[in-house]
Amino acid sequence: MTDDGQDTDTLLAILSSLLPTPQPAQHLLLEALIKANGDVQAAGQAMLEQGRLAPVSSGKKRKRVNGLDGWLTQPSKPTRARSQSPVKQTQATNHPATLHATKPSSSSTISKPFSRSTHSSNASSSSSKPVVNLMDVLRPPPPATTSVPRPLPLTLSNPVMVAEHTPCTLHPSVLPPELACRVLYTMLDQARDWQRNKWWLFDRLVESPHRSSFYTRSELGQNEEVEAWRKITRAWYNGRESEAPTVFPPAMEEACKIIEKAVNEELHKRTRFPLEWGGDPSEPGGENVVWRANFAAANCYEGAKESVGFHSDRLTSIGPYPTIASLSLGTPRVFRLREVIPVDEADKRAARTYNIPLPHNSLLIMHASTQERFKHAVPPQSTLDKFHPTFPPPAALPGLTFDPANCRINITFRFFRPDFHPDTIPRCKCGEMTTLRPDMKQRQKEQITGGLKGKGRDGDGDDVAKRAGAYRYWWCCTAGDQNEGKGCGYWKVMDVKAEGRGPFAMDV
Ligand SMILES: O=C(O)CCC(=O)C(=O)O
Ligand SMILES: [Fe+2]
Repeated sequence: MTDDGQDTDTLLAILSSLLPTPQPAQHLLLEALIKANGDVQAAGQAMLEQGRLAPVSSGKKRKRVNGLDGWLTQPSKPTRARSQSPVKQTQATNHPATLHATKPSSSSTISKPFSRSTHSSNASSSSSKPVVNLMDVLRPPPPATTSVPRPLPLTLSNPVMVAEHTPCTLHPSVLPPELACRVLYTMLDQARDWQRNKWWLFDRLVESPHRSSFYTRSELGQNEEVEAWRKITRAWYNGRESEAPTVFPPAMEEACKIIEKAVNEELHKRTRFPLEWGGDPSEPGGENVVWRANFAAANCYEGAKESVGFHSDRLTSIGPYPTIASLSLGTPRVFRLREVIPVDEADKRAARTYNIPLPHNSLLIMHASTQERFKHAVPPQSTLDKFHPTFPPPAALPGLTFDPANCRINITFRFFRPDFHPDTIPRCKCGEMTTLRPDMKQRQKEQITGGLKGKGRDGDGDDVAKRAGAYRYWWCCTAGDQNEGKGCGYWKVMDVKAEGRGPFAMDV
């Protein structure tokens, strides 16, 4: 079983671990990686040669780390099923992700054409390369060589523990039971049209080991609005052309109202971070509403092996310090969180892995700073608890494609900020919308606070202010995700004042 799902950030982390301190900024690492076509060692060598790094201080040995080959499996020899558990075997015949590891692009799922992208060469149109399941391409990282021992993983089995150790809150049984089942059935029915995201990881075309889709809260009005949402979903699918998102089905709308209430109640118990949205997103007449869901990403995980690797959610449309409300329905799965330790603390403490079991009808609110400080994942499991719904499927939904007994539906409700409208997002030299990312590895000197009111503590009992130092954010080119790994390397620091963003929760 893979403990660590990987993404570009992981490759950056490998490069970073090859280099001496003080470390170059993230964008320089990214730029070097792109120039070196993803060869971590070549990128590191180039950086040393260009003198972008301070010389290694005398007597300080650089860590030896496996090259890229040690991390990626060979294309011709995809990783074999990691487990021969009964679940894996029964899935093998109908699990496209498994088939893709060995079959060329004529296999069933990828024969579904995507529509055109602006790139002449992209994931949708170009390659004869096979699409491989991300989890089959990446190996778990070698054991940490740091002198700081990694604490044992901790299971956070109740809301008190979740609030004590993370910037999240857990709300069991959030919806009336009948509504929870109705939303589950509605989404399982719709999931037949959901897709697996595909993108280039350097020279490999990989696909997400689960299906997803997007929803907007209200009917899309004018053409401009449809176009804006289309841009957003296109960015979400790594530049792949896609339909504008679907409007929330009625059951989802009903659930969303309850979830919004739960989120706002929780937000009133917390102090806000300065860069949080400071406008009033409420409907006219709504009182005490600081957060509103106007968009949702939905995921379907079939069986025990479908998963999502470690990542933090892109901030492009939701802005810094977002609140994301994540509803789980169906089969329980473990949600995993791990803090990204800033480079200047790496010799003092190691990140702990937190496992949060998410049962049917539970809401996990990822509060402000979760995306900046932590990465999250839903790892593959070797076993699965079958889900027994307490209500039967509505008569209107005969013949569900996915079996409620072994599927998990996840809906993340989000607030897309007006001040991060797609038309305001910087474009890179490829002509694509850039992606907003926090510089997770390097917190700034100035200290800002936020978190649970009155407690002043958060995340393993440390002081909030100490942990939540201000971040710098980058607008980065991610066009390479759809362009055989070749982006333009564009980046710039987000400057909220110059870009006219806000209003914010506090003066910045
Ligand atoms: O399924 C989950 O709980 C997490 C989904 C997720 O991380 C995402 O959609 O970004
Ligand atoms: Fe996520």
